[in-house]
This record gives sequence, structure tokens and C-alpha cells, in this order.
Amino acid sequence: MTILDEIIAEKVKEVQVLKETYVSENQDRLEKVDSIFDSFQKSKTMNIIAEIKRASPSKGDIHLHVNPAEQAKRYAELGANAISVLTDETFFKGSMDDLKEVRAAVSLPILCKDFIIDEIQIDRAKAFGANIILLIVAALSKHRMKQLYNYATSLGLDVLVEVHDEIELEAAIELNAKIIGINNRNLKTFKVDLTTTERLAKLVVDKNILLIGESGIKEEKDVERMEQAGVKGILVGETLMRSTDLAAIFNQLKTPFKSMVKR
Ligand SMILES: O=C(O)c1ccccc1NCC(=O)[C@H](O)[C@H](O)COP(=O)(O)O
Repeated sequence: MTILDEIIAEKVKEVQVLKETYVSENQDRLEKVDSIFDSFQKSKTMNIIAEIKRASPSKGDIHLHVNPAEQAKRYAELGANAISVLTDETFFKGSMDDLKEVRAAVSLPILCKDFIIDEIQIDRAKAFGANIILLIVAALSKHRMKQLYNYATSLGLDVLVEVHDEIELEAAIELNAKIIGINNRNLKTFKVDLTTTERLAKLVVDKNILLIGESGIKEEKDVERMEQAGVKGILVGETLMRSTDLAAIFNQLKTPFKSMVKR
């Protein structure tokens, strides 16, 4: 059983409870923010999706007692283009309240980084202020993926479709996903390898697909590799959460795009 299998088994239970208990929230207070699809494609510097990540299965506790609103405000001041909030409680020690607090603190697009298997989680993500949801190809059948993708986009949400290998990438392209996240973390071994993005990005010939490089990005040379691979945005969690000098890290990550990229 992989960690993803364990997480999804837990999500099945969570969704059952959610269906019995969740009362839809009033969404009138929610701000409209622009889709990351256009803004990231047009940007002249690397787009940063800065993550609120208290803990993880691979690293244990990272920054357990972070104040999500303060951290998100700091990310925004330093030039983050979107905020990712890990909302899973069991494996990442996050919560939907973290997302709600971040929504109240910043006006950037927010990614609800969770393991979505049901429409009710999408409803809740939107109600708590998310603008983007994550769908993980490895966690869903093609049929279910399409249903959830169509449902989220019908609500006006962006969808980050996450892949780890060639077969998952093919499924994401078949789905007509506009935003594809290539995750460098192998969910079986937890090994992080940036060549995953370099290898898979080459296979994405459609320049209209927005590519995001996810996991294991720490410093300027990693960003250069992502840019050379043709990635327009990077999702960064642990490096930011452990940093004692966020300004210096942002300075390294937020590099201007050079002209020659491989895709
Ligand atoms: O981070 C983990 O250990 C993990 C384990 C199993 C499933 C997902 C996991 N992480 C979620 C993410 O995708 C990352 O939080 C995100 O890409 C940022 O990664 P990093 O910058 O390496 O913290």
C-alpha cells in the first residue's frame, strides 16, 4: 500500500462524514480573483505558488505552529503569485480553517491542496475561499477525473491536474487539462528528483498548457532548471516553511524569465 492509497482510504471516510455534516456556507463574501492560467502565462518572472505546510508524511513536522494568515501575508508582500494551503488534517496537520484564515488575509489566488475524490470537497473548498483545486491523476479513475474536473471548472475554479509520470501525463492531456503540475516527489519512495519535471515537460508540446513544477525546489539553480524545462510556475512548501529569511529565498526563487526555453 502506497502513502497515496493510505491517504485516499482516509479521504473516503472523511467524505462520508462530510456528506452527513457539511452545511454549505454563504459565498457572497468571497472575492473574485483572476485565473492563474492567464496571469502566469503572461508573467515575465517565475510565478511562485507559496505553500502553507505544517507537516508532511515524508518529513514529519515542518512548522507545526505557523500562523497561516501571517505567513500568507508575508508571502504576498514578497511577491508570491498564489498561495497553496495543505488542508488535510490526518497526514499534513492542516485544516480548512487554515484556508479560511488565509482567504481573509490575502487577495491572491488560493489553491486548496488536498486529496479530492468527491464533489462535496470541491463545494467546500470554494466556500472556504479557494480559487484553485488539485486533482491527482494517480488518485482517480479517468471517468471520475473528468467528472470532478468538469464540476470544478463549471464553478469557475481553476484545476491543477497533478502528474508523476508519462502515463499520468497522457491522461492529463487527454482530459484537456489547461494547468498541469508535474510533481517531482515519488509517492512510493518519497524521493524528490527534479528530472521528473525536465523529462515530462518535454512531452507537452501544446504551448497553451500551463506547466507548474512541484516539490523539492530550494534555490535559484532549481528554478533555472524548472524554467529551462518550460515551467511557468513553481509550487514551494518546505523551503519556505523552514526559512528564517523569507526575503532572501524569494529573491532566489523569483527569477526573471530568460528567453530560451526547451518547450
Ligand atoms: O510532502 C509530502 O511528503 C507528500 C507526501 C505524499 C503526498 C503529497 C506530499 N506532498 C504534497 C506536495 O505536493 C508538496 O507539498 C508540494 O509540492 C510542495 O513540496 P515541497 O516544496 O517539497 O515541500
